[in-house]
Amino acid sequence: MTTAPAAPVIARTNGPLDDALKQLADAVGLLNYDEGLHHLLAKPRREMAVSIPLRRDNGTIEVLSGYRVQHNFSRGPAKGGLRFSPDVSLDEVRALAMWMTWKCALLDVPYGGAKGGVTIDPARYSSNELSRVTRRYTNEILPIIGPDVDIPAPDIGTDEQTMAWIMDAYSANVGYTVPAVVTGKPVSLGGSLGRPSATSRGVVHVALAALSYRGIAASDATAAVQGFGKVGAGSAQFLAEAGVRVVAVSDQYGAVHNEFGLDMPSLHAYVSNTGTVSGFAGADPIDPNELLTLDVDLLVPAAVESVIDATNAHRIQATIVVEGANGPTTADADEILRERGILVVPDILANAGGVIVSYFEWVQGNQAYWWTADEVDQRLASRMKQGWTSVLDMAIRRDLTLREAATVTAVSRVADAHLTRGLYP
Ligand SMILES: NC(=O)C1=CN([C@@H]2O[C@H](COP(=O)(O)OP(=O)(O)OC[C@H]3O[C@@H](n4cnc5c(N)ncnc54)[C@H](OP(=O)(O)O)[C@@H]3O)[C@@H](O)[C@H]2O)C=CC1
Ligand SMILES: O=C(O)CCC(=O)C(=O)O
Repeated sequence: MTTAPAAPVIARTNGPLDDALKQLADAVGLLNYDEGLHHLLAKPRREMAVSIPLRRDNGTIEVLSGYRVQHNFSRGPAKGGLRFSPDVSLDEVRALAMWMTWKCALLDVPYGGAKGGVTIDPARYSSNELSRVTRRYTNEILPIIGPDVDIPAPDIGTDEQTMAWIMDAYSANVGYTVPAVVTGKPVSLGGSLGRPSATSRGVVHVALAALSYRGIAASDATAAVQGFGKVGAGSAQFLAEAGVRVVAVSDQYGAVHNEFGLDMPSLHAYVSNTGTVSGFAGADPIDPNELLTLDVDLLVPAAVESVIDATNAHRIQATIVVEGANGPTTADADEILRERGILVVPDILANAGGVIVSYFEWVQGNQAYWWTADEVDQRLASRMKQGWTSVLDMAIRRDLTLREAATVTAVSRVADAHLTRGLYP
């Protein structure tokens, strides 16, 4: 495509945005793109930072910060989740938006990438307060979202109720009901069957494919899962249903371990009563950091970014890491895992099930025709397996890591769209 030398690579990384930029720089180098195209792909196309005043139930006023970053829309409307977390920052949202662009391109979902965030710990706020925050945030970002512009979905700390509030606030503003402005909404409002479980089902499809590639039968395999939210809990459950012995899980409050395998129905029942895995009687408590370095076949980080870093990557004992979370492995750690021969199935492939079924939801809504849960699950399985096979084939053919193969494929699709449309600066 171009003949300029490979782009310079950032040597050390500091936070998810640097990790995302390093991954892009590596792909740009492998694709031999010039600096102009590199910068075009590195910069978000549009970002919005907003203040969200909130009157608390007790009458006091707080002002929260909110962001929506649209990294790219060359292949279609921007798409990506909305995160409610006290740790949200603009740079984090930029990284997450860039990963969404690559994820949609890799799985050939006709979207660009976006992400949103609000600096709030949802556990400390009432449902009424969260409704007011969500509606005010929606009103603030209204000019840049819409079913053909940018379509939010759930992420950390948000769920289908949050999506229902966004849809209602957006619809009230434009004067008619617009279900397609969000995905991951309740089925009663036009959501898709299978969306709540889609990300974790997708994680397990590629995890089982990776085990098979490494010659490990699911029934002989052990796994540890970090995070027990929408992605982690489902991943643990579907792994167990596939015959994998899930020996450890964790959440913000702690981690539990049982070398004979956790009893999933009892664990799920315990968590729905208590809100945490901590204290589960069918297991022993362990240090949450220890979960990452357990001697298991499969490690599924499904919580937050940068949990596998240069300080613990040397001690990871898993044969395979399947990134349920976005950005759980820092660039430094990625290099260490590669040197140690640990297979890393990258986030933009491993957790793509969510956006795939979000796309199915959008398609079903646009056609006003809904599929059965089996249809959704089968189409999801087929796309995930196809994604895995094409990434693995390229990695083997070109002697790349799975992350390099996935990122190169995605970046080249986005770059092709730019160049074909004539959007080159
Ligand atoms: N939801 C989706 O469809 C998709 C999500 N993802 C990614 O998956 C990851 C998890 O998202 P999701 O499951 O939706 O979010 P949730 O909010 O549903 O769950 C997050 C989980 O992570 C736990 N957690 C937070 N911090 C830590 C920590 N330091 N150590 C261990 N556990 C921790 C939380 O604990 P606690 O329960 O105690 O709060 C919770 O169990 C994120 O990276 C997200 O971007 C990717 C693709 C799609
Ligand atoms: O379903 C979506 O649109 C996006 C999900 C998401 O935020 C992600 O894949 O990280």
